[in-house]
Amino acid sequence: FTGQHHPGNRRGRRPEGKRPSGKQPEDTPRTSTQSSDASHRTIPRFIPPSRARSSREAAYLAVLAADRDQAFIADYLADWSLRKRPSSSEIGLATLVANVACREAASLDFAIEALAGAKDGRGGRRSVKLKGRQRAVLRTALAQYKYCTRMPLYAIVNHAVELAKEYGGGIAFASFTNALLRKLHPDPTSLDKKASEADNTRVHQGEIFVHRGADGDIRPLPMPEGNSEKALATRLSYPPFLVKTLVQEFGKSHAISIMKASNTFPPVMARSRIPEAKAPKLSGEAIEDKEEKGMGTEVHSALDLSPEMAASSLSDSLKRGKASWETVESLPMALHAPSPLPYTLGVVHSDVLLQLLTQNDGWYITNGTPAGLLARLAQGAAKRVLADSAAEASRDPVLQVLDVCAAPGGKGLAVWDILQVQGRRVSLVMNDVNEAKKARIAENLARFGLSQEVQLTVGDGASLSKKDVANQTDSFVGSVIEQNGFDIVVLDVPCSNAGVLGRRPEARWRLKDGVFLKELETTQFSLLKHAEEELLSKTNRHAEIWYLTCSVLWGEDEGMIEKACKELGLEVVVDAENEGRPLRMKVLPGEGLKGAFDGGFGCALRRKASSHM
Ligand SMILES: C[S@@+](CC[C@H](N)C(=O)[O-])C[C@H]1O[C@@H](n2cnc3c(N)ncnc32)[C@H](O)[C@@H]1O
Repeated sequence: FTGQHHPGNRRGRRPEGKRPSGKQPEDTPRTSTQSSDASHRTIPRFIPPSRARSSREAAYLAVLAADRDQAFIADYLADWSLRKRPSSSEIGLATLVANVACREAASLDFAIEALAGAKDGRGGRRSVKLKGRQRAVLRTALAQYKYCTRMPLYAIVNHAVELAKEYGGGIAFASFTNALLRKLHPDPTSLDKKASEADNTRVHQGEIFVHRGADGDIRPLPMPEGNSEKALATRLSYPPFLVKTLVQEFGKSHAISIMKASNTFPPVMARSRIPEAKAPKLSGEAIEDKEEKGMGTEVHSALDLSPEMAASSLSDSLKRGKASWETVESLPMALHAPSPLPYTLGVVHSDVLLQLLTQNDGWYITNGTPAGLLARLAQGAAKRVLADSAAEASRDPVLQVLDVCAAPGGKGLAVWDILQVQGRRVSLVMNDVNEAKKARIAENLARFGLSQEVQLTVGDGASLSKKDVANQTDSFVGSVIEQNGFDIVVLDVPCSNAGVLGRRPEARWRLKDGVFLKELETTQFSLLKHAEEELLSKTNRHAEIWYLTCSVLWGEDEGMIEKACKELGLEVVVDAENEGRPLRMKVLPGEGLKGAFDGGFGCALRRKASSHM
């Protein structure tokens, strides 16, 4: 097997907004006459989700598509579930396996090397050379072994061997796969029980065992120990550049907490526009019945929890699996939202409930951190932003709001709801650079019954003019905007996603050096510059830009704000109603409810008072 591979080596970037292109020029469509084990057979570059015949094959193909930078795992699996209509536990299984195989690529590769145990002839270890599609077979199998402990080893091996034959190059690689995976101990769960009975600990779940024969010498594969950046990059599975950046910015101990938290899959949340709305009640039995007793719950518990937590609280998580809904009452500490959210936000623990809610127009799937950041920025905003205009104009002023990077619409919808309760009329325009994404926003507006209220535009936020907006909106709104610009410009900018790595397993591998970050920062700054120069109202000196990221990195967050203040004549808004605190908040992954919130950053900016003189 040739061509050594490190996670991220070949990963480039897919430009924002560009959907996977499907077949690439070098695609060779497979025909029924082609032998499935012919090692010379060319594997199509993009294999469509409809090809997957099982959830594990879907997981494998999603990992492959992400590795080849053709699709995000979530998009690929969403496409698969639309086409194939799998059951909720099949979706859960595919999601778990694909996420882990992608996220833990570096530590799984280390395990593959150790299991292969290839010697270099001088007493050292030779690295195994595998093609990307071969490595994906092994990573997918090891992900199942680590987290799907009720799945028998023989089933994992058989399936991996099938994939190896079909996609990995044929018989030779299939034999290699079989031999390598057979070195695993067949039943780590029984060892778990013995270990926990013996010394009252559960150390083994989530680790990979080697079966060393009849002498009883069975132990986990060793992982690099210690907290050197190199060891952390392998053990916690991050690109060395990202480890270094996090350690520089947060110090080692915080960086480790962030990396561990980002190795969990944050719980899915949903929100309803109605305060204190009640999600449909499901009994634990109903969930178990529908989610195929055992399997669904196990997958669910693993999705909810980090490997460490999963290891220590399996029985607890089984109980949690039965609680289908949990209203979120407390937001992460950094947010201190002074009043309750004007809508219901909750954690969805059950796939059955999730399906019910996604079919229900009143509910929207979201995550908690942006909702909290926005609640904080928007608290008292109408009063702040309309401070003078309200006094000057006899008419009831309308708050003109533009969401520049709006698709699929979560933050724009939250902004609408939060501002609505402040007793002002709001006119909201939601824009995105990507024409295709306009339909997604429209769909989400329809779910919330807001199709008539909110206007949609398409344009590049770094060059969109007020006239462009006016041309795409109704004539009344258009003329006001063309004349005055916007009172609030929301900039939820494209970013590295360094705060949501648990949700976006492929995002970390795009941060293998500083090049991508620099490009993002350039885009972010040009969006800020254009918002200040063109979109933000020049007649309202209290007009604000709300800058948001899903990142925790300084250059995209505080550093960007510093630059905007220095070069664009902006300043951070202070919240007079909240002890004059600057409206600039950061949430780190793992800080929130049950250690599960995503990371993110939000800041309100306005023109410096002196610039109005
Ligand atoms: C972080 S996502 C926005 C998420 C959205 N605000 C929400 O809460 O659902 C970034 C969005 O910005 C859009 N985008 C990227 N570059 C843009 C640009 N130059 N102008 C406008 N939109 C842009 C992308 O298409 C993507 O939908």
